[in-house]
Amino acid sequence: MLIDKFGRNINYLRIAVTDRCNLRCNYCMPENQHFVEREQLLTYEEIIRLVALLSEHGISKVRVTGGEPFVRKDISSLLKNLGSIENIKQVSITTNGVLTFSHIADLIAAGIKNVNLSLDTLKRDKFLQLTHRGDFLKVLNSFHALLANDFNVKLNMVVMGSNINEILDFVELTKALPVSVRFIEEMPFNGQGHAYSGLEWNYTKILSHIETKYKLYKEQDPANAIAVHYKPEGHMGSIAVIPAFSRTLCGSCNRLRITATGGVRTCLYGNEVLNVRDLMRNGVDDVRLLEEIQNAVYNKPMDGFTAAASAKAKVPESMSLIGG
Ligand SMILES: Nc1nc2c(ncn2[C@@H]2O[C@H](COP(=O)(O)OP(=O)(O)OP(=O)(O)O)[C@@H](O)[C@H]2O)c(=O)[nH]1
Ligand SMILES: C[S@@+](CC[C@H](N)C(=O)[O-])C[C@H]1O[C@@H](n2cnc3c(N)ncnc32)[C@H](O)[C@@H]1O
Ligand code: SF4
Ligand code: SF4
Repeated sequence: MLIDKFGRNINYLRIAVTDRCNLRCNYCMPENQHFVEREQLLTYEEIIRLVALLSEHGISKVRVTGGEPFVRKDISSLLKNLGSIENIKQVSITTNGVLTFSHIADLIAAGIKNVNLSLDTLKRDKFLQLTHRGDFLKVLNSFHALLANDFNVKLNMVVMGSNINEILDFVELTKALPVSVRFIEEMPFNGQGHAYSGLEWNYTKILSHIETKYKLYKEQDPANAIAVHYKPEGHMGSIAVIPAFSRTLCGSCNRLRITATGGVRTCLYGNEVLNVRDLMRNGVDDVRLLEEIQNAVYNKPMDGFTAAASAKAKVPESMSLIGG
């Protein structure tokens, strides 16, 4: 088992498979983002070795993220191999939707049912402003194709100054579509080289705003959720808010992160505490590899504030290497 010193059972692994991306979301990465060399990325063999090992010690859910997972070559083979690891009960993916449409058959073949799609606006011109790319229609296409193929789709919308006037439109989307829209507090991982300007809309403000138009019923939150879930009255879908910056749900955190370059992060807000790529490339055996990871997990910070306080001062990183 992977247990930390506060007794939290870590069973959810998030793996960033690349730091590269075909969008440039304002809150995540600048236009001139520097990407790591291909050789620095974990190979698929290394990823499979890690997941297979950790699956024997409590990891049962894996999320593939990035950067944009679908820009990495032959991602379908990785997804399929992850899905066939015996103790992995769920493989999920977080994607920006630009290339997802053409991979739907691969997702089905890999047994993936849960797709989280990031979309911060329902307007084509605004999409261009927010992402610096004009792929809005491709994302919409992917969204509808995923729903048509019965995927469980969650839409991730990062709430920032420029899209607050669309919060209610996103709630409206849940009226006739079986989708969960999640409103996310913006976090300081923008890779912009300037400090984070601060959170304007926290989860309570987002909820109060939604309640000006919709009657919300509290839904039961799944175990270890980092979101608070609600059902708007009469809607087919549901909504949730993710207090990603307020960090109110750390007490039940079950997450472990591996960055695209093999860094182990036991909290999103903390530093890399171990590098498993380097260990593996130096010939570590599974027993020692597991011990190192267990030790890192044991010392997982109590919450995102403790983690941030002890993290080295640095220019805000881009979320793309960490995977969100
Ligand atoms: N503070 C904080 N934010 C997180 C954590 N996990 C995910 N997020 C943020 O929540 C947003 C949605 O993340 P996703 O990649 O869709 O993953 P998820 O919320 O774990 O997805 P589910 O498994 O469907 O619940 C992103 O902005 C993440 O950065 C976490 O452990 N702590
Ligand atoms: C880093 S992205 C990687 C996967 C994929 N490229 C995508 O956008 O879905 C994972 C999630 O992190 C979120 N994210 C990125 N930067 C963020 C920030 N500064 N604050 C809050 N969420 C952020 C994105 O909106 C996305 O939902
Ligand atoms: S949030 Fe996702 S889509 Fe946007 S720049 Fe970051 S990695 Fe790319
Ligand atoms: S901030 Fe850190 S401890 Fe809190 S939920 Fe996120 S990863 Fe877990």
